[in-house]
Amino acid sequence: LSNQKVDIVAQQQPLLQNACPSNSILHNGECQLSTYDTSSTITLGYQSNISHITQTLEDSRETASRIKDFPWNFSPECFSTEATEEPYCVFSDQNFASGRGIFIITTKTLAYAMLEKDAFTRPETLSRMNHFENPPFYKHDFPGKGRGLVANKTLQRGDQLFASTPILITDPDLYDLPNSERLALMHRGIETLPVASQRVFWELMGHTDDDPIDDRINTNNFEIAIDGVSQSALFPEIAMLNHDCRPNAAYFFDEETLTHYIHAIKPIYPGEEITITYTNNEEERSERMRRLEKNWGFKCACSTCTAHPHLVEESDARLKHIAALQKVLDDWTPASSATPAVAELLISLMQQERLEASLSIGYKHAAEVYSSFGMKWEAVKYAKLSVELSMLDKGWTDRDVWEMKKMGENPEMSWSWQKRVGLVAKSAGCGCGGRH
Ligand SMILES: C[S@@+](CC[C@H](N)C(=O)[O-])C[C@H]1O[C@@H](n2cnc3c(N)ncnc32)[C@H](O)[C@@H]1O
Repeated sequence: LSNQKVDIVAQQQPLLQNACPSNSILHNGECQLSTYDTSSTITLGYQSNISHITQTLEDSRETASRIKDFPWNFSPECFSTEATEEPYCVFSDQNFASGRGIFIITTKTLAYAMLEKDAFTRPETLSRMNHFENPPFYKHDFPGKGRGLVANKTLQRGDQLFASTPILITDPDLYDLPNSERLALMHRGIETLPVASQRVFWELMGHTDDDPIDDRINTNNFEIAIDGVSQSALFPEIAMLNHDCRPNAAYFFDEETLTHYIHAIKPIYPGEEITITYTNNEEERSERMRRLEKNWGFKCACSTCTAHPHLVEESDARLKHIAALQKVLDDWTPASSATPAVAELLISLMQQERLEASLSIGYKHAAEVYSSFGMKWEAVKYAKLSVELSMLDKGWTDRDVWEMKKMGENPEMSWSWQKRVGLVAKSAGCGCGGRH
């Protein structure tokens, strides 16, 4: 779907010309931020809560330009405390992703590790990313939800909706710094972004009265992992997607290209809202609702959250059952009661619950349990089903995908092959008698 491109930036311009955010000014038809002055004081109306940055933006650009082969466009501003092993700094590259730009607030060690990724070392790997023209959806205002994205054509499972690079990455450990210093780094980061990226940033929605930059980042960011370290990343176009506990799209982050992918995971018809999940949908309704309200400030009104109490009770019971069955299937001790019938029940419950993305795990359990009873073709069938869905929900470089690909090719070579033969074949409901 590389030619189905999305131009959210273009759609946003008319809006901006009518009303610039209060902390920016209209200049040459564009909203431009006035977040610093020449005496290097941040002037966002929150300045009493924000620490001073040592250099003006222009001085910092000038300093960076004088250092030979310096990978950043501004000399990094840093803060540290006794609690931090290394200072936290803001590193900014305005040329990243063909001029979309990025800033990263983390330690020097982690920032320079990110510089080793293909996204920086082989910019050509980003040629398929950030194409926002002719999207298969349009933006729509939903009462009580704000903006969301609605399909304008039929989408099939596997259709790509976004492949975007972040405009900012922040380290969750930044909270080790005093708030005023953490905010100072984030404000400086926003100032360093190219104007077009600042503009899409200010278009984002917040949900609290807190600092406007902090609020927008917290409302819209995604948790990602780079080299096993958790980070937060912001993909402003993707942030237009609203939550549903039974979403029709899934996402994953590719570490090498620093790209967030969104794909349809079931057919989506014209006029239908495209949704992702913000939370763990295998949790019961009350817990999902609590998390969504706490972290994003809304009362979930999706169909599973607003169903009749009798239906909610049944759904919660299924979710409990799903959790219990996964425990059984994860048990590889000789006492395990895992059988193919248990995996078939797990899959059936996930389908009843419309947990499309979770099914990749259900299929993986099934592939492994069939393999463990030496039932080759059933193992192959479920391994292939798992690969298809996992690639959309976890990404093509994920370990589970790799394992299931191998299983799909040759179950006899997998670690689980015939592991349970003779162990529980006698147990009721095995569904595998006489096959091995
Ligand atoms: C990442 S933004 C999503 C885009 C947002 N609707 C907008 O207009 O920019 C997250 C915010 O959207 C709103 N939101 C997302 N999903 C929602 C839902 N299912 N019900 C109500 N509000 C929702 C909440 O205010 C949440 O804090």
